Amino acid sequence: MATKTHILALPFPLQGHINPMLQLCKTLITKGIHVTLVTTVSISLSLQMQASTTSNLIDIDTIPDATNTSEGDIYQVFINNFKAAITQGLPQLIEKHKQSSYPAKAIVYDSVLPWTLDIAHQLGLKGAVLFTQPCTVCSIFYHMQQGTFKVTTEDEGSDITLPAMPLLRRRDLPSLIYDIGAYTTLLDLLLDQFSTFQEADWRLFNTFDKLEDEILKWMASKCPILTIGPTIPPLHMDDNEYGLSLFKPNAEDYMKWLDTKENSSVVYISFGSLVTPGEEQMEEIARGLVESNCFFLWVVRAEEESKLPRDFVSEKGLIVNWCSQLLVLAHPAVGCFLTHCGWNSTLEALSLGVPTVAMAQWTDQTTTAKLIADVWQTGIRTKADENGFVTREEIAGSIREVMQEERGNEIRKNAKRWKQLAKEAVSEGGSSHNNITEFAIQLSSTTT
Ligand SMILES: O=c1ccn([C@@H]2O[C@H](COP(=O)(O)OP(=O)(O)O[C@H]3O[C@H](CO)[C@@H](O)[C@H](O)[C@H]3O)[C@@H](O)[C@H]2O)c(=O)[nH]1
Repeated sequence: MATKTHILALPFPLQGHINPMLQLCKTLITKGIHVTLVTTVSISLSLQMQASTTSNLIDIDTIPDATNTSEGDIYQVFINNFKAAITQGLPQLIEKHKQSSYPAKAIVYDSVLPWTLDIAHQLGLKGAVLFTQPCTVCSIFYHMQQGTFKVTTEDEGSDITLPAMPLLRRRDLPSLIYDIGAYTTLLDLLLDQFSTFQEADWRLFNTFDKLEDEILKWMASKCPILTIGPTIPPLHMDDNEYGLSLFKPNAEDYMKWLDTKENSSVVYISFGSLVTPGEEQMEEIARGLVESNCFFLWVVRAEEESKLPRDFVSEKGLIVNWCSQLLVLAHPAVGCFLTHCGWNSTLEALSLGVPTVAMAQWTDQTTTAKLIADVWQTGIRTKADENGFVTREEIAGSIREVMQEERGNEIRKNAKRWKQLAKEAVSEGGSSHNNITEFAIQLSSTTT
């Protein structure tokens, strides 16, 4: 019997990075590739297995955590400790697999871990880098890393023209760029994505050709790339979740609650796995939801609960700590998604045809909000003050506009169109489908 091609997968250990990596792995498995997901012991202990099939399909191998010696802000400590663990442990893990009956031929690694490529190459493995943010955002960082674009404190208010992109204002850039000096660790992390870009054996983007047509062509003119998105588990399958979560979902009562609601009558609110709006902003969201007079299902993670207004109750709302977002977005009762515009949430809404109210918080989300509102026109973007604060009136008005008013009809039509295009991209013969097939063929023919 022929031995299956074996590859390693190394996600950055945040939910928004684990999900696209997992889904890509699951698709590769359907094409005959064997995948081992690599992470640290501490991260593996916090992973909740959602679907039995995932744990059967994907092996997980762990690397010991590094001794916590790093100094700096919380991001720096987290990033440096993860890097220390992986750089120490990955060579041993690769060697261990080399001694097995099917050594790994390649590693797929998150773009924010570019140093993985050197380790892989030194040990005779090929490396595929996976970008988990929009290509539009990546190319802005690419320009900065190459020195072909920079932002100064003087250009507030001026138009920004970059090749193959819509006209941008300063606040449409990723916030790490326009908030000069605020998050240098994270900005460096994202610029560094391109430090080994040219040397990677494959460059994978979680997007699809029609979604970011021009900028993808521009990026491909720099280096060959493969679009492989949207990396969304197909909802018609039993295994309709990503499979591994850093958070424990609430019992599925929320699905029963949704069942009691009329079609398109509920607003779903989630700000992803990282962002925690401040206490005042949480109050505006809470009051805005009540003022909109719509039913709402709101994900408030356990660590955010204390920021809810004291004694906040609404007979029209249900609050959960975590849910299966895909199942919620696919439920006919959901009429709109108030989102922080994380790239996975955005792709999920787009793939399920759910209109959005885009309330970007930071990083890539500000640029994604611009694309949602002005390019794909699948939602509207909330207006914020210069500190990013959004009032309850703005939140309520934006929800009403998407849920009820004439503008909502146009948005719903666009959302349906993009749902169809996303489906086509990952279906037999679609651009992302073809690219993943091609990637799997190339992996199989790789010699180590
Ligand atoms: O109750 C919930 C809430 C969220 N999710 C899932 O969690 C993921 C969240 O990902 P994303 O929407 O991308 O948000 P973040 O977790 O904030 O992701 C980080 O990583 C992304 C990819 O790099 C970036 O685009 C974001 O800005 C960054 O914050 C999605 O797949 C959701 O389906 C759930 O399953 N249940």
